[in-house]
Amino acid sequence: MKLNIIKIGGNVIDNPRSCKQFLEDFAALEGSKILIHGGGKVATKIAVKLDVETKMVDGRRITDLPMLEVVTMVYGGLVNKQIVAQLQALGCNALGLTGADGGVILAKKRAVKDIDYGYVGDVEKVNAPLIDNFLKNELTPIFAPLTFDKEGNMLNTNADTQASSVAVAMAEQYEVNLIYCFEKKGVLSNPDDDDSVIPQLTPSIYADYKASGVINAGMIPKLDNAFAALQRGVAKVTICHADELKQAVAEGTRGTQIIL
Ligand SMILES: Nc1ncnc2c1ncn2[C@@H]1O[C@H](COP(=O)(O)OP(=O)(O)O)[C@@H](O)[C@H]1O
Ligand SMILES: CC(=O)N[C@@H](CCC(=O)OP(=O)(O)O)C(=O)O
Repeated sequence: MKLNIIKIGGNVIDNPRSCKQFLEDFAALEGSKILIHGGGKVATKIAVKLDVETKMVDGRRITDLPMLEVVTMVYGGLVNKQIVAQLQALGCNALGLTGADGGVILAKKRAVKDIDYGYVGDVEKVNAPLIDNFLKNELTPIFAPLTFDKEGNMLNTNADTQASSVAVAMAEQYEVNLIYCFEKKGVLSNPDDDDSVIPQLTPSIYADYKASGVINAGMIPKLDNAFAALQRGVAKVTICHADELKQAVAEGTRGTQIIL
C-alpha cells in the first residue's frame, strides 16, 4: 500500500497565492496522504507584533515560554486551521492535529548541552496505528510542527524532523513516498541560480556541498532528516518546488531525489 507524506515549508505558507495552488494540488492527490506543515516565517512575524524576540540556532528556534505560547497559537491554531478549512473547501477531509491530540506524537524536551533550546521536542514515539485509523476512515491528517511530553508541556518540533519521524513510523506498514516541498526547485548546486537543481543527491555528494558551504542554513536539517528517513525504511524521498508536487508524485523525477 502506498502513502504520500508531504511537508510544506513556511515560505510557501506565507505566500497566499502559492499556498492556495499547493493546497489545490494536494487536495487533488489520489490515495492515502498526510500533510506536515511548517510556518516558521509566520511565527516570526507574529512574534514581532507580540514583542517576543526570535532566536534561531542551526535552523532551530530557541523556544522560551513566551515563544512557546506564540508557536502554539500560530502553528496549532492559525496556520493549521487555515489549511484545514481550505482543504475542506477543496473536498479533502482534513483533520488538523498537533502531536498532543490523541497522543499521536510524543516527544522529549531537548536536554540542555551547549545550548538551551527551551521547549523544543525530540520525537520519541509516533502512534502509527492511530494515524492508520484516520487514513482508513478517509481522513487526511494535517500535522502542525508541535509535539508534547509526559509532563504536560507542548513542545516545538522542526517540521522537517516531524515529517521524517512520521514517515519512518508509517513505513512499517506502507510504501512511503516522502516529499519535501518548498519555494526552490530542489537542492541547488549554485544558490544564486534557481535552475541549478542537483537531480540526485548521495551522502558523499551532500558532504562535499556542505563542506564547501553551497548547502547551508535550513537545508542542512532538511537533508539530514531526508537521509535519516531513507536509512530507516522510507521508500522514496524527494525535495522539490511546491508547484511541482503533482509531477513529483506522478513521476518522481522533479526536484532532487535523495539516494543512499
Ligand atoms: N543549496 C541549497 N539549495 C536550496 N536551498 C538552500 C541551499 N542552501 C541553503 N538553502 C536554503 O534553505 C532554505 C530551506 O530551508 P528552510 O528555510 O528551513 O525551509 P522550509 O521552511 O521549507 O523548511 C531555502 O529557502 C534556502 O534559502
Ligand atoms: C524547533 C523549531 O525550530 N521548530 C520550527 C517549527 C516550524 C518549522 O519547522 O517551519 P518551517 O518548515 O517553515 O521552517 C520553528 O519554530 O521554526
